[in-house]
Amino acid sequence: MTSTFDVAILGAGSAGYACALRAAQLGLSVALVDDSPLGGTCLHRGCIPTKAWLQAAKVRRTVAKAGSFGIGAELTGVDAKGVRDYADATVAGLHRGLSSLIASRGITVITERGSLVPDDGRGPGIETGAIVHRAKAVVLATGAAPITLGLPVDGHRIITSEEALRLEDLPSRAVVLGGGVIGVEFASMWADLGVEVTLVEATDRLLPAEEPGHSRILTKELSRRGVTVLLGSTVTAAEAREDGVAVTIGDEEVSADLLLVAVGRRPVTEGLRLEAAGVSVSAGGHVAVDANLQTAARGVYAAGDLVAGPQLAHRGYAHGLHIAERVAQLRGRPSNATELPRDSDIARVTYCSPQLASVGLTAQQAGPDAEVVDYHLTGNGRAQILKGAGGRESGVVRLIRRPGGEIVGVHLIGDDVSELISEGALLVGWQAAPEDLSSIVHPHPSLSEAIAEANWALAGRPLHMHR
Ligand SMILES: Cc1cc2nc3c(=O)[nH]c(=O)nc-3n(C[C@H](O)[C@H](O)[C@H](O)COP(=O)(O)OP(=O)(O)OC[C@H]3O[C@@H](n4cnc5c(N)ncnc54)[C@H](O)[C@@H]3O)c2cc1C
Ligand SMILES: NC(=O)c1ccc[n+]([C@@H]2O[C@H](COP(=O)([O-])OP(=O)(O)OC[C@H]3O[C@@H](n4cnc5c(N)ncnc54)[C@H](O)[C@@H]3O)[C@@H](O)[C@H]2O)c1
Repeated sequence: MTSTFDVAILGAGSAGYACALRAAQLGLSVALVDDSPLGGTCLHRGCIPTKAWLQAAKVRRTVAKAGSFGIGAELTGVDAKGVRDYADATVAGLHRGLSSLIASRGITVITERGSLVPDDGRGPGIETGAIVHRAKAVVLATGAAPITLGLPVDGHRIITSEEALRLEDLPSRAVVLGGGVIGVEFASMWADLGVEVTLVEATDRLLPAEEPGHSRILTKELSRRGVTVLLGSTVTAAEAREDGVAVTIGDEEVSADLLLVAVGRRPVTEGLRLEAAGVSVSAGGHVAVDANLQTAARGVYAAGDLVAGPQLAHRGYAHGLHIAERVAQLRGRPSNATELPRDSDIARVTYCSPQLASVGLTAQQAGPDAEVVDYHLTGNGRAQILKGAGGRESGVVRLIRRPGGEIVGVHLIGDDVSELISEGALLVGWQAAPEDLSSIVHPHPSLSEAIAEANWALAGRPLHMHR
């Protein structure tokens, strides 16, 4: 049996559902195929539940230092099941909202596993069971899954982030393998919830994509909260036992309650039958696309984590919107396709404590002639208020401009700096010069003033800064 649509989308995560919503808004008929709940990794196993757990960890950290604000409070423990329930309720509410939005746009949701079928003259299609859903455009958005390096992941003692979010009891001791975004977020969260954490990273610093100085501050802050950070190290073996896991790190064997493996995520392409449909895949397993996310097979597009580049939900949204608008244009609908952002112009945030947020080039990428300013949050009134009496402030705002030219990089570390980075994305995305921002007044006292201060310094007229 065959059904026909303008657009058929395989995968209802950030990239797939954003594409579906925009395509339907532009008057196209849309099929959205996924065998799991709408929303994909970000909503159910990624961004949202991890940030709920991190918020719970922040509450505990804040209560622990309530005395420094003059408030009496007693910590009596962590109810991991309670934290999980709070995270689940947050996810469930957002899932209800998303499902009703998708239904209200008239999108046909097909809850099945699917694979690609080649164009037979009526357009490419997605096969689910005995049905082929043909379309003028097929969008592949099947996301990514954890890399396990051949370690014996059993979901109990040796786990990935998926199981880590389902824990009902916190471990006393945990080893986290990988000092990238997932590893650092879990290490920070668990440390704040009272877990003894060893964090193992192969390179010479945590979060290797960020400014080296910010990696150093993060390492110091995590160490101060009891995390053992092992750089230039790896786990060569792990054996699950009844009462824990034996983890081999170099010449040492470390005992823990569990090992979290967080060494990256690989694109999910198995079972999609890409080759038969003429879709090329790179050596790294990503689907190869052109500048408009079109694959080697006519009418077949790819979006989100399937496409090489930063694996971020908001990048997936941008891909989905671009494809929907391109397809609508090609189908003669009036639509201005939103420009696809350069990967380097997409802001990224690591929600550990302290948070790291950045957009654009690092100082090293910007080259030796770039002008760089670091503004320390010790000078920011709001940051001082947030830390409480006697607390240490180690946050920094780094702005980078081409010699006498536009701002090309914004790199932040500190509490709550995630909320500042969109201003950085505007500056970098609009290729603004410091002089363009100098007359824009930032409210006082706010963390955002730190961007204004760094910017004034970059424009050669520092205010609350020795320069
Ligand atoms: C622990 C964790 C925390 C994260 N936190 C953040 C964050 O804070 N901010 C951020 O920007 N990003 C975060 N990410 C990354 C973010 O989740 C991903 O970049 C995003 O989900 C990618 O969207 P996608 O649509 O490409 O794929 P996904 O969201 O993975 O969606 C793919 C969908 O395809 C479906 N699918 C796969 N194969 C088939 C098939 N054959 N048939 C039918 N359906 C299929 C899957 O069921 C899934 O629903 C996090 C990821 C993890 C793992
Ligand atoms: N806040 C966010 O936006 C957020 C949160 C979580 C995940 N994500 C996305 O999910 C993706 C996957 O996250 P991730 O942390 O698994 O991957 P990652 O690529 O961010 O980090 C993996 C880390 O593991 C290290 N590593 C690799 N092999 C190793 C080995 N054998 N031994 C020791 N260390 C090793 C790498 O050097 C790297 O630092 C990321 O690309 C990220 O974009 C985003």
